[in-house]
Amino acid sequence: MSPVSGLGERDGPAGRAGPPDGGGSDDGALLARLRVRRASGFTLDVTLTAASGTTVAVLGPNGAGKTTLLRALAGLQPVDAGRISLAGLVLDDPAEGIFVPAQRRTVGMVFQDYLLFPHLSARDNVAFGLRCRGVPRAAARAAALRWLETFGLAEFAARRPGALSGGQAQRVALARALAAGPKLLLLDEPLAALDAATRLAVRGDLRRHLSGFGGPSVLVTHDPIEAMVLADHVVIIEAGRVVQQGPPAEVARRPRTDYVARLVGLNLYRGEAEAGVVRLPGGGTLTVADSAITGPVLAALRPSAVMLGVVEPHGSARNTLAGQVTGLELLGDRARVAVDTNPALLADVTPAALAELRLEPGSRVWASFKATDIETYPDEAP
Ligand SMILES: Nc1ncnc2c1ncn2[C@@H]1O[C@H](COP(=O)(O)OP(=O)(O)OP(=O)(O)O)[C@@H](O)[C@H]1O
Repeated sequence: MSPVSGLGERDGPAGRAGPPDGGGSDDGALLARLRVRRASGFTLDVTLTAASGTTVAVLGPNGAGKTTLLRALAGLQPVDAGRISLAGLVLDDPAEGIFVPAQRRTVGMVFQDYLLFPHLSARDNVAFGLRCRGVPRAAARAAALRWLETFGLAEFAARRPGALSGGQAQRVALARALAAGPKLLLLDEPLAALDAATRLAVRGDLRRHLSGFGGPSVLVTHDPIEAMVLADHVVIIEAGRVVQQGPPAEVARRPRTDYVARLVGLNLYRGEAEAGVVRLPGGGTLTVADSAITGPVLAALRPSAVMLGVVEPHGSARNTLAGQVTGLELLGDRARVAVDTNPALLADVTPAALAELRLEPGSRVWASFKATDIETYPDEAP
């Protein structure tokens, strides 16, 4: 099943208290089509599905509606319209008068700040979810210890959250969420509070645990790398709507909005294609390799595919543009140069090339790139 699809045709008849959702071969899937209006006037209107054993990453700029989506899935925010079902049970469907409250949703949550109880040990934090589900204290504590062992945290079982590192606390939070046997896992920026080195280690760990978790997971993140590494499917939300979705590699290769292009680090242009030339609204043109594509297109270009020089190039590159450097930024082992060519572009050069060309804001440069380095695809609605 496609992790994100139109749900209308999947909706079945609903009873009153968590009836079967009416179809689908994936018994554990999350199917959500929802509209939530906030008092501020903001409306979230999205369809999202996640198959069992898959992770869907939700990315979007500040205020796009990511947290609102997670809160609706968790049962912390009733939807105004639509339906949420999980593992065949309807959790929220206002038209049918169904709303299963958060504490009855078998949903595990891991938040950025972990929300561990500061006065409880790591073990009692993990046992807490089980106790809430009615598991007797001794059994809950024994199970909690097994979960901590799974996460390599047995030696920290007696420690309170204040005496754990960020990475350890994150693992305890994940163990607590999984120990309660959830049918859905919701993760809200789970690695954001960690320093870069810890994040890398915990990300690997998280990936292992997510793939071991049999149910669907929904991960909200600002970090495209986190999404690319952890998710099977990426959903991008802007202003309360899904603007793009697909496998991570596809989203990275063919961004559909300026936000997504910035996220994945590509130059993105919108124009009209005809006979291998894309005409842009600002008057510029791009020569592309695909001469068959016509009509509204998007054209994506990697900054690393752009060559910069101070004299006009006479090589084989089909696109040659003159302009001035407007900005410089050092990104690890390369420098990202902004140039006000028509169209404007970002080019990546090595620090050595930057020094050799003596580039600085205001420098006049030639930018060149091959037609084959431009990925051209139809500009269609998501
Ligand atoms: N309690 C609330 N009452 C009214 N409006 C709210 C409330 N919470 C959020 N909003 C509004 O809903 C919109 C979406 O907010 P939300 O927190 O879901 O976005 P987000 O994508 O999670 O953003 P961020 O990345 O900044 O966390 C914003 O315009 C926000 O101002």
